[in-house]
Amino acid sequence: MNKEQESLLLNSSSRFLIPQGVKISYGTAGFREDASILSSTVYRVGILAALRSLQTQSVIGVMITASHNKVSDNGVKIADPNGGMLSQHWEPFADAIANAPSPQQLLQLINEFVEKEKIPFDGIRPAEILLGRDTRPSGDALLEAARQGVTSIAGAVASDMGILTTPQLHWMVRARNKGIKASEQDYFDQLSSSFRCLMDLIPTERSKFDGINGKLVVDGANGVGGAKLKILHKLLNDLDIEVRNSSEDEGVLNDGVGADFVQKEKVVPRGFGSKDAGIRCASLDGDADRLVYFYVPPETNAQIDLVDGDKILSLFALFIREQLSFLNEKEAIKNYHKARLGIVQTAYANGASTNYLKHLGLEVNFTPTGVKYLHEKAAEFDIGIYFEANGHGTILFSESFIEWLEVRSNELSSGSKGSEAEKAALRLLAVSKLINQAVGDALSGVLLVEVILRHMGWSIHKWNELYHDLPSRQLKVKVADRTTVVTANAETVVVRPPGLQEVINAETAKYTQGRCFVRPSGTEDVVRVYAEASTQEAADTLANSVAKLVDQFLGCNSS
Ligand SMILES: CC(=O)N[C@H]1[C@@H](OP(=O)(O)O)O[C@H](CO)[C@@H](O)[C@@H]1O
Ligand SMILES: [Mg+2]
Repeated sequence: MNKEQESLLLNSSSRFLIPQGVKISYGTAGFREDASILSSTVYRVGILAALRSLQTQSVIGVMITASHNKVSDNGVKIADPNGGMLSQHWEPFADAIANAPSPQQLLQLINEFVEKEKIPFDGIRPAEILLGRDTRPSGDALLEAARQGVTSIAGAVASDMGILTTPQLHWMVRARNKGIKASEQDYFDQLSSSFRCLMDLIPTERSKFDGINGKLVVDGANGVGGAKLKILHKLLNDLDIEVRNSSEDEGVLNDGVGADFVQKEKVVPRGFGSKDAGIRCASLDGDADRLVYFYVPPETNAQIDLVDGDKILSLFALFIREQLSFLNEKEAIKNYHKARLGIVQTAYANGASTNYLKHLGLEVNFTPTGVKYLHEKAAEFDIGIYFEANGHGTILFSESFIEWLEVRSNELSSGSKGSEAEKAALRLLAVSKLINQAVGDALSGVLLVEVILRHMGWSIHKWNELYHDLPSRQLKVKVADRTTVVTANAETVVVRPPGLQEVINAETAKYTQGRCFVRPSGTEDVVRVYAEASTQEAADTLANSVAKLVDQFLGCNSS
């Protein structure tokens, strides 16, 4: 690094001193904290993004959001060249520079890292960073901090993309690096045109959606997703969508609203109630990368029937499987290409969903919690579908399978036009454009659910009947040091402290259909306990007993 660059960095970093006594770490979803202490962190992430852009010679994204956290929090995460999460290999460096106590130590760390990673740091090569933020009031100032971080690396350019959903920014980064049109309007155009294409391919006998089945009411978590969905909706004639709890309304972000609240509490979000009984409803989270559906059963006040990420996954899997079977009928003769379809879940997936998917003959894989793990696994298949129970997920198509599909759909359209196989190929191609290939996206997810329900001719009730969730309970236990819990086998088995897994096994064995695991959270200072059993009472008792065991082993009061 030359002297000019060094003084540029020293100068600008002295304007972003880190708060005393705060240690921050790049967790499951980037850095997240109270917004008031984040400006130095975001500034430094700006530097990190510029270095990543130099190293990969690609456009990198910086998203300022704290998703479903309360409005006074904020956070920052990096989108890598393919639109996915920052390479895990860089996370320790992110931690190190975020916590460097002084500008001099920051400079030293950067110098060491540049050397170790052989980052071409000559001030000549261009670096470009796309910056986006959600609707939080602290977002504007933090975006400026990120911009200053980026521009403290000579030659790096920051482009402010404005207020966006997290998946929109990831989509833009991916599109830019593929050399395709990447504006927000391009995003809306791609989603709306592929949605229309899927609507046009619905079998005519199934296309009648009537009355209550027609309308969808969406809870926008008082965040960015509601406003964006309204824009998207204007491009779609065929959907009857009402958006509530949009950022343009009065309510507070994530306060008694949103996918996280709805999934955890299983009650209606604000603005919903018995008047909505039977109507198909959906909830987005604060940055619109999670989606769950629900309906209000008749004669209840606040309780809902939740249609969670596992059921969205099952619906997608059924649809994709159907299209593959149409394609494969003919393929036995010509150009045979048997697509490998893989499902990826975490241990939090309801056991009934896993059984259901396995009964369909599908390959189900498990990874640790966190989208970066699920995404990585799903990318190993021709078509990989991943979802967390909380509604974060997407469908990935391999490049080679897309190429094969394109060739095949051309052949089919010249040979057997209008055949089921041709339609199936066109549907799969449309799904690959509708569903966000970079990261889980509640907006594209809503559109895909809506079109598949029409394709199947199903109400939300029919969909919910695919299988019945096993009763489950999730608890949090505060412990002295959660890092003393070490797990294996996709977090289903405790390896340390010794003896804990044995007592969990002994407890679980007492319950019919009992399943229970514990793991340290990656986003909160707690150990999470998850239990399933044949009745709600049994699931509750199992979770409580295991929470007590965790407390005994790790010594602190449970909550
Ligand atoms: C049980 C659960 O819902 N865990 C969430 C939560 O992670 P934890 O590591 O469990 O705190 O936040 C993650 C980031 O948003 C999300 O990916 C994950 O699914
Ligand atoms: Mg989110």
